[in-house]
Order: sequence, then C-alpha cells, then structure tokens
Amino acid sequence: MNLAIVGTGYVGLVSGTCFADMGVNVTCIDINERKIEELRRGVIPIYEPGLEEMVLRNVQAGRLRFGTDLSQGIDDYDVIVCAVGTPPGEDGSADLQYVLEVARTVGRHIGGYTLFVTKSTVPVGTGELVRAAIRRELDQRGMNVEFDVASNPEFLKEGAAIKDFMEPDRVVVGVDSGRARTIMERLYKPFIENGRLLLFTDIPSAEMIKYASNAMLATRISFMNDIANLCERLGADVDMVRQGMGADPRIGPKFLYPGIGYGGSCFPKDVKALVNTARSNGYDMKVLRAVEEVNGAQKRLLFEKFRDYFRGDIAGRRVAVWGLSFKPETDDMREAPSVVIIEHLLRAGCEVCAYDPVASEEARRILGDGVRYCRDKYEAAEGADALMLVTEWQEFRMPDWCAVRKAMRTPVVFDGRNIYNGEELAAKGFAYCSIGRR
Ligand SMILES: NC(=O)C1=CN([C@@H]2O[C@H](COP(=O)(O)OP(=O)(O)OC[C@H]3O[C@@H](n4cnc5c(N)ncnc54)[C@H](O)[C@@H]3O)[C@@H](O)[C@H]2O)C=CC1
Ligand SMILES: O=C(O)[C@H]1O[C@H](OP(=O)(O)OP(=O)(O)OC[C@H]2O[C@@H](n3ccc(=O)[nH]c3=O)[C@H](O)[C@@H]2O)[C@H](O)[C@@H](O)[C@@H]1O
Repeated sequence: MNLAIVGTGYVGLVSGTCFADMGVNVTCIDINERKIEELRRGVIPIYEPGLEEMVLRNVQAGRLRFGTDLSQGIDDYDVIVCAVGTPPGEDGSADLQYVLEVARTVGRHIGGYTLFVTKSTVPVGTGELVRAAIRRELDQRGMNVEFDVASNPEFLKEGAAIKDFMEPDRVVVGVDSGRARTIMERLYKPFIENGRLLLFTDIPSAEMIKYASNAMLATRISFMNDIANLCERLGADVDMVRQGMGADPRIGPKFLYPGIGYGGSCFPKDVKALVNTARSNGYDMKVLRAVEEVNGAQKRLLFEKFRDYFRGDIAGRRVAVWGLSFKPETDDMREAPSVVIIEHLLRAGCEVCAYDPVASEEARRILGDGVRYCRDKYEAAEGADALMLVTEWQEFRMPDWCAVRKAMRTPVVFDGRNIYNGEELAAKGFAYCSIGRR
C-alpha cells in the first residue's frame, strides 16, 4: 500500500514512520522545506523518544520518503492522510485553512480514485467541508473522479507517541462508504492484533469522539486540581484522596494527578474549540468553560505560592526552574505552564535560572533571553532563593539534595507536580510547598 502523510509534525512524522514500520510505503510531505531537507539528511525536527532510530531504519529500508510537493506522483497514493495543524483562531475555533488547502491540492491534481483521510483534529462537519473543497476543484477541471473522505482522529500522547501509535487503545475511523472502510481495515490490520478495537463510525461521530475524549481528560485534570486546592484548605491530602478515588474501577487511576494545569498543543486548543463549536450552535458548554477557568488559575498557582511564601517581597529574588516543556519526554513548549510561571516571575522583577533536559532551545524562542538557560539542574539552583519543579522529568526525581541545599541561598522548594516527599525534604533543611498535600 502507498500512503502520503501531509504535514510532518508530531502526528504526521510519528504516524508515517509507524505505518512504514508495518510495511506500508510512506511519503511524508510538508511545505516546510527546511524540515524536509533536514529529514532527508537524517535530522529529526522534534524530540520524541525512539523516533530517530525508527525513522532512519525505515528510510534505509526504502519504505519512508520525504517530499514537499503532494501533487508529484499523487496518483500513486492509495490513501492521502492529512495531519496538518489546526491551531486555534482568534475566537478559539479551529483554524481549518491548512486542512482545506490540502483538500484543494488533492482536488486540483488527482486523476483516479483517492481516499482522503483527516487525521488532524477537526470540528464536526469538517469531513463535509473537505469533500466539498475536493469536489469544487474537480468540477473546475471538468473531471469526474471518484473519491472518499474518512475521519481517523489520532489519540497519541507526546513523549509516548510511538508506543501509543503502535499499540493503540482503540482506532477510530469515520467512513461513509464500503470502499473506504475496506481500505482502512487493511491499513490498520497490523495495529489491531491482540484484540484491539477498530471502531467504525459515521464521520461526524468520529470527529466528535476526538474532542469529547480530550475534553473529558482535561475535565478530569481540572476537577482534580479543584479537589487538590480544596484539600489544602481542609487539611486533607490529595495523594491519598487520588488513590482512594482511582481504586474505583468506574473512575480508574489514570489522569487524576493534580499539578500546575494542563498544557500542550491539544487540550487547551481542543477544549476552546469545542466550547466555540457549541456556542456557534446555540449551546453553552458550562462544564468546559469552568474547566478552562480552573486551568488558567492553576497555571498561576506556583507563582502565587512563591509570592505568598515571601509575603510579596519577591523583586530581585533568584528562582531556579526545573523543567520547561509542557510534560516530560518532549521538547514541546506549546501552552506550557512554565511560560505562564516564568512570565509572572519576570514581571515581578525576579531573576529566572532554568534548566530543561531538551526544551531550552524551544523555550528561548518563546521566552527570549530574559531567562538564564542553565546546563544542568545544579547550575540552575546556584544562589537561588526558591526552586520550582515545573516538569517532572525523571532526572529531577532523585537529585542530590545536599548539593542543591549547598547551592541555594534560601532552601525552599515549590513542587508543581507533587513528586517529592515533604518530610524527607524537611529533614534535609528545606521548606516545601506542593499542590493539595499535607
Ligand atoms: N501533537 C499531538 O500530540 C497531537 C496532535 N493532534 C492533532 O494533529 C494535528 C497536527 O498536530 P501536530 O503534529 O502537533 O502539528 P505540527 O504543528 O507539529 O505539524 C503540522 C505540520 O503541518 C505542516 N503543514 C501545514 N500546511 C501544510 C500543507 N498545506 N501541506 C503540507 N504540510 C503542511 C506544517 O508545516 C507542520 O510541519 C492537529 O490537528 C492536532 O490537533 C492529534 C493528536 C495528538
Ligand atoms: O490530542 C492530542 O494532542 C493529545 O492530547 C493529549 O496528549 P498530550 O497533550 O501529548 O499529553 P498528556 O499526557 O495528555 O498531557 C497533557 C497535559 O495534562 C497534564 N496532566 C496529565 C495527566 C494528569 O493526571 N495531570 C496533568 O496535569 C500534563 O502535565 C500535560 O500538561 C492526550 O492524552 C492524547 O490522547 C491526545 O492525542
């Protein structure tokens, strides 16, 4: 089978590489020429564990290629998968310009049957917009070419993207033709062995499953953040509460970790987009609006705890920040809580010394040079009045506390991910603040 993946970002590059690994001939296409040039030279544009080795292996085997022009050899593809970005527009709705541009390119160039699969996260109804865009271009060329559209939302998580793609909890495919269904069954057959679910739905339902899933996960996080904040006020410990709740199989233990708010390229934008879709259809998603509000406040929480600890006397203080990416095992800084925290610190006149194992370069593009980017976690702690644990990378879990204590001016730790033990830190001479724990 020959596959084109259009958009070679986190989703396009990972899914293209994984399909290639299963024996499909894949061409990953992107309009970003520099990215494609680098990939051709074996340089991987993102940090994703295991990806580099997998890309190189499949390139070497001749199953994975890169290109900048979808129209070239377009009729050789059995399936065209669209994985371009759908960033939030000004009003929070998903911006479909990139998806529709790919659809128009397909309509302008295909000469025979094509299956157009939307993997990007798109609002309900986009399948129809894509179909109309392709048909319009075909009509303008006076061509009567058969084609199908399908929706195949992606559920991978950054940092665990390869495992998530290779061993999916479920694969969701929205189709409205038998021919499209047969092709998608063939494409995903190797991924759903061991009894994994390949769920066929209609196209609008597949589109909705993606938003509803992300919105549900974001809701769990904001709910737990609310519970944590209340625990703190009542003298309960959210760690114990979380364990007790998670033991109920109807609730389950995953995604119940309070922290400093959800970030990343998807939860924030997808929650916004769903609220927006509802609004433009005359419906108010009250729960999701609250989810967003709680998340906004949670991103400021660590800064507020720091400010309160020093009773507002924070100008000129040096703060060590451990972790910048929105979660561990990625260099993705999109909507990262670190950005909100650091912007508040800088605005309050603090000096920020930050360290992240992989995201410093990406962070510099967003935060600029007002931050000192350090080579390691101990350098960041040098002379600091406070240490903030912002991203729970493994290497932050068991630092040499004696070295940290020696390096810091004031030994106080603000743990934004609840990974440390307060008693242990107290015994080592640190003051300790976490989220919702005693
Ligand atoms: N990042 C993630 O973990 C996940 C993302 N998604 C969804 O997948 C979609 C893509 O997300 P990411 O991979 O994170 O985006 P990204 O921003 O990393 O990559 C998108 C790529 O598309 C390229 N592009 C834009 N227009 C193009 C065109 N006309 N032709 C060819 N290439 C074009 C861009 O140059 C860019 O390299 C979004 O809708 C997102 O919501 C879904 C699941 C997980
Ligand atoms: O649509 C997407 O892009 C993806 O969005 C999320 O994946 P991702 O954003 O990569 O990372 P997550 O592990 O879900 O974490 C998102 C945010 O929630 C936070 N989080 C997660 C779990 C938790 O218990 N508590 C918590 O605060 C993380 O720190 C992070 O900031 C979903 O988990 C994926 O299924 C989905 O495909």
